[in-house]
Amino acid sequence: MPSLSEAFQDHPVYLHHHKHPDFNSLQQQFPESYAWTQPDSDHHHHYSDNTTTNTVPVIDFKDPNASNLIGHACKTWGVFQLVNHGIPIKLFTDIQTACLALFSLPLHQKLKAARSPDGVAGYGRARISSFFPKLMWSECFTILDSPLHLFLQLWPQEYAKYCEIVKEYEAAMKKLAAKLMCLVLASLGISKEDIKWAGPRGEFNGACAALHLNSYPSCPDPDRAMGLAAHTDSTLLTILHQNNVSGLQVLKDGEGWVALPPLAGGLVINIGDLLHILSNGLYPSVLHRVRVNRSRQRFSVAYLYGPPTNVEISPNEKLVGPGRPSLFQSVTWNEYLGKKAKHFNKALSAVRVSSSINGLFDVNEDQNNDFQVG
Ligand SMILES: O=C(O)CCC(=O)C(=O)O
Ligand SMILES: [Fe+2]
Repeated sequence: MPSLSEAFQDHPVYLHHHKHPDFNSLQQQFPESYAWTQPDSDHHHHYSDNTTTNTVPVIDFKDPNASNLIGHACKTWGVFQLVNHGIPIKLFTDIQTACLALFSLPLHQKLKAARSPDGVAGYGRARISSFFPKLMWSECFTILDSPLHLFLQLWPQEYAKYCEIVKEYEAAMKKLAAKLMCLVLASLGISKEDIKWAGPRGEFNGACAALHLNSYPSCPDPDRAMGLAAHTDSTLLTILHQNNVSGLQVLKDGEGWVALPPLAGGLVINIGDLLHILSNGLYPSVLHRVRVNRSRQRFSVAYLYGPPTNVEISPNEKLVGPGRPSLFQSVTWNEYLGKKAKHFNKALSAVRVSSSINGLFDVNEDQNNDFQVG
C-alpha cells in the first residue's frame, strides 16, 4: 500500500513560481498579487461576512444522544463543533506553542524545511494555491509520517520537544477520529462490521492522516485578501483546532458564508469528500475558507483523516437500494487524490456515476474552480 506521502507524490500539483513571501515585510504594503478584489468594488459587498444568525451546531460528545445530533449536523451542515471530547487542554496549548515557535522563525530558517517541488511535507503555501490565480495570505506546514527530519532543520537544539508534541497530538487525534467514525457511521445506520478496515473494536488502525499547521498573519488589507480559498477536504473527516482568532467560514446552502468562531477547548469536525461518497451523498463535504484580519495572527491545526490509501471507498450498500441508486464510483484515497489534483473542487463530480448526474444536485457541482469571491 502506498503511504499517504507517496499517494500525494503520485499526484503532484504545480505551484506558481512565486518566491515565498516574508509576511513581516508585507505589513506595510499590500501587493496586488494578494488582492482578490478591486478596491471598493462591488465584490466587497458579497465578500463581507454573512450576518446570518444561523450557527454551526455545537455537540457535547458525552451527550447520550450524540450520534443522532452528529447525524443531523452532518446532514444539514457537513460540519459541527465538538466539546467535551476528553482531549486535555494542554495538548492544544502545546501544539499552538509549536505553531507560534515555527511560524515566528525567520523566513530563511523556515525555508530550510521547505517542501520539495514534488513533495508535500514541509513548509510552503497551501497545496490548493495552484488552483487560484491570486496568492493567499497564509503559510502552511504539512506533516506526514514523522516530522523529525524537518524539525531537525528548524530547531537543531529543540527538535525533540516539538516532535514529541506532534506525536502526542496525532495519537490523540487518531483515537478521537476513530470514535467519531463510529458515531458518524452509526448515524447512517452503518456498523463497524460493515467497514472491513474498521477492525473488531472500531479502532480503524489502518487509517492514514496528515497534519496541517496553518498560520494566517495579520494583514494590512484584510477585506481584499484571502487566507485560504474555498475548498473541501479530500478526507473522510477533518478535525480542526483553531486559536482564539476567528476567520474560518463554511458555505451553507441558502445562507452563504457562515463564520465558525473559535470555542475555547472546542474542535471543528468537518465531513470530507470520501465520507460524502461513503454516505452516498447524504452528508455533504462542506466547502470552507479562511478570512484574515488586520491585527491578530491566526493559527489552526487540521488533522486530515482518511482510510488506508488502497482501500476502495464507495457508497455503503446499506444506503443503496431501490429508488436510491449508488451515486459514486468506487475509488481509493490514492486515486481520489489524483482526481482532486486534476479537477479540484469538481473532483466529486468526476467520480459520480454518469447516469446519476442528470436531475440530481451535487453539493459541489456549482462550485467551479474559477476565481470566485462570493
Ligand atoms: O485554518 C482553518 O481554519 C482551515 C484549515 C483548512 O481548511 C485546511 O487545512 O484544510
Ligand atoms: Fe480544509
